[in-house]
Amino acid sequence: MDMSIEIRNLTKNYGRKQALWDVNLSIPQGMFGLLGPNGAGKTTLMKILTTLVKKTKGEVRICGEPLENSRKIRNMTGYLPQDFSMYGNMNAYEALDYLAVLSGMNKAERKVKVPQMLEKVNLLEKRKVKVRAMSGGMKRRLGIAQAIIHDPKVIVVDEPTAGLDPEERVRFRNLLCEIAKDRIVLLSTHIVGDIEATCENIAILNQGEICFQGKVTELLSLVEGKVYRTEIAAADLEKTKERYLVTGILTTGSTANIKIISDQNPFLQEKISEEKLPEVKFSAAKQVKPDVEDAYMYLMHKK
Ligand SMILES: Nc1ncnc2c1ncn2[C@@H]1O[C@H](COP(=O)(O)OP(=O)(O)OP(=O)(O)O)[C@@H](O)[C@H]1O
Repeated sequence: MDMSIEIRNLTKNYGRKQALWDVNLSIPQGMFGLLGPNGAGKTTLMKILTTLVKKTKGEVRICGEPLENSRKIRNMTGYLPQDFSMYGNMNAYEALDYLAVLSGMNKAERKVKVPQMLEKVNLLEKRKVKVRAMSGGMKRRLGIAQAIIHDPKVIVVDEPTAGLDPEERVRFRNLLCEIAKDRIVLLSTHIVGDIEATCENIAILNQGEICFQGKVTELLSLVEGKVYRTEIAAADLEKTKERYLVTGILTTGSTANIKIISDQNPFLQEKISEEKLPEVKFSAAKQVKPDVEDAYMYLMHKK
């Protein structure tokens, strides 16, 4: 069984607005992270994959099946909606049962599947809780139950951790990882931490184009040896930001401890260029290990 999503030369225009431009992506089984700033085209890409939006050009195959066979694609994919407010008056069991009706399940199937799914997402004990009384995390888990009830091979999750507290966020990520053991879970987010913690393979989308695709370790290697930590006078912060990509700032009194990305050691560089540039006094800059946020900022800045 071909467990992958293959996207070739995918372009999407909304009228004159180009939302995706010549996107090529191979998404293997497991958790795949799609990272990008607001407006990059993530939602558009996810909606195309779930047949909610039509592509303009290009070819997409999900587990070997072309997107044009929309009935098959819909059976194969599950989409996690952000909003359950319209089911506020129903409890968890009723809402899931209702959604299962909409996805075409008969009564006998639902009787087995609904409790099974609630159990899987740890909501069985809370089945009588009304949707409107649920926390953000509970609603997301109900969303997952709904997305996997017809046992799809692909689950598409758009910005799932927005509005969750840290504990709920971790719990929800763990649930996604569990689900991804024998499926493709495509997770779109602008929160770098979501990707770092869970996805081995990722792509970065910016202004409708893929600017990186590969393993998290490969992304990190783009900035290996380029990330420095140093101290400057807090008053020099603005000047420094004009000349360096600053990815972290911790100000204590009149001193700022900063993290910067630079192709050369900024300490040496300052010495060499002292005469030409306004002076910023760096204490010795120490090279540090890059994190995903550094690499992401580096790529965005390059663009
Ligand atoms: N129906 C539409 N009509 C016109 N333009 C649209 C439509 N939907 C999206 N766009 C535009 O296409 C671009 C990509 O939007 P999209 O929602 O896919 O981005 P995104 O990465 O999901 O961003 P966000 O995280 O803000 O949702 C944006 O510039 C957006 O304004």
